[in-house]
Amino acid sequence: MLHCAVGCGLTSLFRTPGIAAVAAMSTGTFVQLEPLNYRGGVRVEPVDSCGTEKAFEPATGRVIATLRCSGEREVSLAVKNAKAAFKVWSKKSGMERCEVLLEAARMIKEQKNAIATIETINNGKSIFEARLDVDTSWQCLEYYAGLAASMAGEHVQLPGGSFGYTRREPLGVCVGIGAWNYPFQIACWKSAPALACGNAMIFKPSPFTPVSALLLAEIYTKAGMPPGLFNVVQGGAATGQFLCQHPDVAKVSFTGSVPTGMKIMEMSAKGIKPVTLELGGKSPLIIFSDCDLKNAVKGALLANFLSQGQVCCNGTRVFVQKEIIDKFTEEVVKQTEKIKIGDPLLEDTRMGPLINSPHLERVSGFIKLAKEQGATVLYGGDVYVPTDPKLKFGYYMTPCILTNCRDDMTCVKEEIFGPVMSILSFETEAEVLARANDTSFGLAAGVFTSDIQRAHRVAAELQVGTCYINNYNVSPVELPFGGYKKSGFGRENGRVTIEYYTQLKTVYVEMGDVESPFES
Ligand SMILES: NC(=O)C1=CN([C@@H]2O[C@H](COP(=O)(O)OP(=O)(O)OC[C@H]3O[C@@H](n4cnc5c(N)ncnc54)[C@H](O)[C@@H]3O)[C@@H](O)[C@H]2O)C=CC1
Repeated sequence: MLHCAVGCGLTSLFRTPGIAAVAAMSTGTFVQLEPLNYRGGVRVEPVDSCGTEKAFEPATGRVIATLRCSGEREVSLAVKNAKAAFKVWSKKSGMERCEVLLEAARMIKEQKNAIATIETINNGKSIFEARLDVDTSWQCLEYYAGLAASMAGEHVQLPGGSFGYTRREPLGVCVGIGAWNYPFQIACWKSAPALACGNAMIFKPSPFTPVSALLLAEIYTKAGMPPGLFNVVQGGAATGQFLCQHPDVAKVSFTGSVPTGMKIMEMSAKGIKPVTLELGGKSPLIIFSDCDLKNAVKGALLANFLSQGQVCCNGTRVFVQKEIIDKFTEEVVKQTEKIKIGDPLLEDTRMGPLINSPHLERVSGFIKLAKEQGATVLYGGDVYVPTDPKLKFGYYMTPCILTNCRDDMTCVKEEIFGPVMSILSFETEAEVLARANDTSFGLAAGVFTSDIQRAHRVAAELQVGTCYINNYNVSPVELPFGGYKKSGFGRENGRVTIEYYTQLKTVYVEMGDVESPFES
């Protein structure tokens, strides 16, 4: 249940307002009062802690929750609970797990507006987008519910009537560590396949966005999962380390930055634990002169400005063929000017605030440096103060379009993770491919062209985990998602993810006598 305060004073608190009341909340009214850890099927305060973190409402700059970062004992308790639940859950058939996951998906659908509202309040993305995130979340649960029952091994006939078979078995207690840009969706994308495969999970959200994972935990319990199967521990790096280093954790699935991903991998290596790393990117979007310009412009906006540009797979290096660069740029600016920035809970807002004040400063710093290095700010890039007084301390900026960019500029090389599009000119396919691949990242790429052969040729040459042809940033759960190069490895979504949450056991069955060189 959601417990929150409406208004600023204690007198106006009301507990358990219900789905409809939460969905009807306005910006500046939510305060998180209940414990933010979830263990054994209930919300709990951690038994020990290693500091506190404040979570904000980016739209107003208000503190909405102060969380106690879970210490080593709390992490161990969560693991203990998860192990106990794993014993029960891993014995269930795929159809039984399917049923529970489908019920959870149904509840997410039913509570879509309330979940999206909380997500918008804590993350800052527009309610319009938050609802889409909730859709891909329940779809993910439904997808893996469907696969749960079809997980099976192989039967192999051997000489003399003997045979072997393989069993696809769960790993045990898996850890999910999430970033702040898609808090609810990341929790679902990690937990749905893990749980469908028969594992238990402990999820640690980013300390910036601690709230919505609890809604998922409560839904899972109500849908019928054993208490302890899905736990939430809150905290930052130290809590994350306790989780990764715990000897009873079988796997870590991480979404976040490259530097943290390296640390996760190091820690996991010491325990020989498999990891899935969903890391950052600096993806190219290639627009050929024979494209449908209108679609290409829409694609460029989708590739840069969803979630205030705080999207790992954003196509921020927009390569445009010389013949159409002027027309394209003019049209992109025209459409960008129309993006409505402001209160993210309003229906017509399409761009809310960035996640927090240091991040706003960081993104502004990239724009300043781009100018110093010779780029031209064609549009936006300024801190924005909405007229509504309650939004005065929010972290808004206008979406930014940079031109006159070169490949060696910082804005073109580094992940900014904000609404900043760099437009670059190119002449030939070979040239643009070389430039697009000249990066240590490899998360995604896009190509707009009407030439079907070129589209597939280019897609084959791009060193990326996902390539969009004539669209961008669409993520159907049926398709695997993940990176090449420093953008990580392992996949989320799609059938293949089953392999990342299971292990294969081979069973040999002897049907004759044992033949041995040691006995005559
Ligand atoms: N490939 C993908 O699917 C996605 C990648 N990202 C990437 O995430 C980054 C932004 O997210 P942030 O939260 O700022 O990343 P981050 O790397 O700072 O933090 C990610 C998570 O790791 C935890 N963490 C930090 N240090 C840790 C440590 N030493 N041990 C264990 N856990 C630790 C954080 O508390 C947080 O929960 C961007 O680089 C972005 O590209 C974001 C979303 C999707």
